Amino acid sequence: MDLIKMFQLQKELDNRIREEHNVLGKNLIAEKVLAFQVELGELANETRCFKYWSLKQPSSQEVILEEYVDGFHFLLSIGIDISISIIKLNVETPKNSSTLTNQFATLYSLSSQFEKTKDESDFIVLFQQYLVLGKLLGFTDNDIETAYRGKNEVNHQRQNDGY
Ligand SMILES: O=c1ccn([C@H]2C[C@H](O)[C@@H](COP(=O)(O)O)O2)c(=O)[nH]1
Repeated sequence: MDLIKMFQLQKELDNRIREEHNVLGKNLIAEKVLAFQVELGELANETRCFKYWSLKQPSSQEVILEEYVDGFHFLLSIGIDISISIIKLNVETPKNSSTLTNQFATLYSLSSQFEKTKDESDFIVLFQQYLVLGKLLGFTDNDIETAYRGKNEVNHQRQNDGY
């Protein structure tokens, strides 16, 4: 996964959104962490991993991947705002045999922890555990990068259309 390129694309999108929505220079970490948590809920809903009361099948991998990369946008965006050094993120995804439900719970907890401290080290753990979630969902680095780029373009188009 070319994280350098993805951070660059995210920066271009974020700068554009900040300018067009008059929030240049505003601290948006709280909004972005909440947006990440909302995306996490949407993603969990599409997987239906916690719906022990239902027989309905999860959404397609395509739909699940699209939700996953929405969350990825907000994580990259937060990383930019705290000036994360990419070199510290570009490590092997840790091995994990967690269930999907446990991994979602871990990510809610880690994102709340990061929101409190705004520490680089807390962000790195959160980012790595989001990569673990991607693996648990069955996505390759290539799947994630391709879908991220596609959704980044959609987000630009939405701004063109006055979203
Ligand atoms: O500063 C921002 C704000 C939003 N988004 C992107 C991330 C998601 O892909 C999408 C979420 O938009 P909604 O569909 O939730 O409105 O917007 C950014 O990349 N940067």
